[in-house]
Amino acid sequence: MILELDCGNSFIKWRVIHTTDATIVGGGIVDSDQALVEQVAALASAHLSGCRMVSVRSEDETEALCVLLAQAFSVEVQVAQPAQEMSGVRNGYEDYQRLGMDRWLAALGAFHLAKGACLVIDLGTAAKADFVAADGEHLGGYICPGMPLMRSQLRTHTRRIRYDDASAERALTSLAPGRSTVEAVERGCVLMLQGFARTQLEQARSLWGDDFAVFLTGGDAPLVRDAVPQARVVPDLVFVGLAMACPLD
Ligand SMILES: Nc1ncnc2c1ncn2[C@@H]1O[C@H](COP(=O)(O)OP(=O)(O)O)[C@@H](O)[C@H]1O
Ligand SMILES: CC(C)(COP(=O)(O)O)[C@@H](O)C(=O)NCCC(=O)O
Ligand SMILES: [K+]
Repeated sequence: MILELDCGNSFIKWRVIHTTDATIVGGGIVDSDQALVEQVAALASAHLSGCRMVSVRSEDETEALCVLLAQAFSVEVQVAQPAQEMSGVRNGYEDYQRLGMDRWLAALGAFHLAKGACLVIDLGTAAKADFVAADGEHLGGYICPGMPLMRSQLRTHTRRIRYDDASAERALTSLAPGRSTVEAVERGCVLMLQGFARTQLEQARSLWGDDFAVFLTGGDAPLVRDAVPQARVVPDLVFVGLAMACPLD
């Protein structure tokens, strides 16, 4: 069995797959290295033969997690590295090493699945969009604050926007104009995300007409799926690219 890790800025997504046929044994989302080790140990500790990871965290944090995993599970961790070209996709950044590895792997995964032009919308801590043309050229993309950042900026820089997580969740049962602070903020931020997604779609249409695939991923993908009904929701898109960048067998 192989442990796969996607270390974002807010959460670590993990899953364990069988080495032979890539079927999923289990997985989860955690907010600390310690919680990760506990959850994985509860599932599979004795059986891990390898581990691959993508991280957008600092070198130090990434290295510390690799050491922890090596100690806990006696596995060597393969960390995905930037590339100028891979699996038919050419990195579109002026400096290819600066492109976020989660974006790069999602682009690889999307192009592999679409076998043609594709738009990737990834809604995590940040909202990201990336464009890959039919010939595999990555054209670049966009980065904006995601739902957690928009929310926390409003809370941090205003004096009268304060509410708890439970009321935030309740507020999202509808997107009608808010009649309380929590509704106004939560619904307003969701509409911003939906506007982001729709604008990326327009951009893709002006580049490629109707001849492209749209992929939606990231923890907040469910918040915009109704706004972009043509999108394929692929929660594990980064893992698709990770398997391509770090083959293990
Ligand atoms: N089980 C979950 N635990 C935590 N956050 C979740 C969960 N499911 C969905 N989310 C949403 O996902 C967002 C984080 O998305 P994610 O793609 O994991 O971000 P990042 O990769 O930047 O850490 C959170 O803001 C939250 O709204
Ligand atoms: C844009 C990001 C911060 C997104 O991180 P996430 O929302 O997945 O936690 C990450 O992809 C990153 O650090 N990128 C480097 C900058 C760039 O892609 O240009
Ligand atoms: K991410």
